[in-house]
Amino acid sequence: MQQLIRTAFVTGGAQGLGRGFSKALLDRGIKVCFADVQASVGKSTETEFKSLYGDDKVMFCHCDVTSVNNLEDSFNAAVKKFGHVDLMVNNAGIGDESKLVQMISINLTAAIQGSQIALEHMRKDKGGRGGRIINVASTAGLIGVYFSPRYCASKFGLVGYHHSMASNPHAKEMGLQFGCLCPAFTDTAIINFDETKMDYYDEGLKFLEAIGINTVDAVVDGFMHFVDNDDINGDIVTVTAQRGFQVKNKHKRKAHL
Ligand SMILES: NC(=O)c1ccc[n+]([C@@H]2O[C@H](COP(=O)([O-])OP(=O)(O)OC[C@H]3O[C@@H](n4cnc5c(N)ncnc54)[C@H](O)[C@@H]3O)[C@@H](O)[C@H]2O)c1
Ligand SMILES: CCCCC/C=C\C=C\[C@H](O)C/C=C\C/C=C\CCCC(=O)O
Repeated sequence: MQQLIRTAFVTGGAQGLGRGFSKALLDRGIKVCFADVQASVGKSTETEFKSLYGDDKVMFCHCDVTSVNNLEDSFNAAVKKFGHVDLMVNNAGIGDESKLVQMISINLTAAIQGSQIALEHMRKDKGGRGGRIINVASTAGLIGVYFSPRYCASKFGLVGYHHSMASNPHAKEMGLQFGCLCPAFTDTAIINFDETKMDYYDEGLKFLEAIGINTVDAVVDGFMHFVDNDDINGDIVTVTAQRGFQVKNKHKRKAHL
């Protein structure tokens, strides 16, 4: 029987998907610490959540995930307030193709660092009580997209990290499970593209119009797969406007590739 999830830490939770995940978790009675680089948006989300769920259920940390010290301090603040973190959600991300170094640093490096911080805290073999680590990648981490190659590279990297961690035969004794969420275009601020943020902007826009846009609620439904099911290790959840959410897991298949 899988351990109950009582507390969560969500990066990039001030708005968009991270806010949606945090609210869905709070609706389930799970306490949430969310971290974000946007101080005022984060504060106002915190005020709203506190009025809905109570002061003891939620906290906001102003945090730039590209600073590992900042990320560690925020995670430790959540541990201090809640006693433990059972669910780590590395969600903070950007999609601006003109910011290569920042993009890799936020979308890939910080998600790996966040996973490592959570892993050290959660691992049962070192006195922790286990937990789940969910990385938010993208369908652009599963198929190449020529108008956003740097973004794709960051998300392919994250999917590779997820597969590697989920395939660790020692994960079970550490009480850890790894999940990866891969939504296609979703109705948040990140898809407010302009010519400076994407190669072949017109073609990118046409592609987006052709495949459609997920609602945040549809992606939150896909995300909750990782909370509602016992055995999620290695699962990749895709969410597309045409097909809704689907669960894939090459680690649970008999064939290796
Ligand atoms: N919306 C989509 O189409 C879509 C599709 C697939 C995957 N995703 C991924 O979902 C995640 C959330 O994006 P979103 O769609 O909600 O966009 P969003 O822009 O609404 O939210 C991203 C959040 O991350 C925060 N953030 C950015 N840099 C940060 C940093 N250095 N430190 C801390 N916080 C930081 C932002 O302030 C913001 O609150 C991202 O990883 C994104 O790549 C989005
Ligand atoms: C790929 C362009 C990304 C630009 C960066 C900004 C926003 C990010 C949005 C999403 O993460 C990208 C989502 C999907 C793009 C890729 C492929 C979708 C294919 C879906 C399908 O097969 O139906």
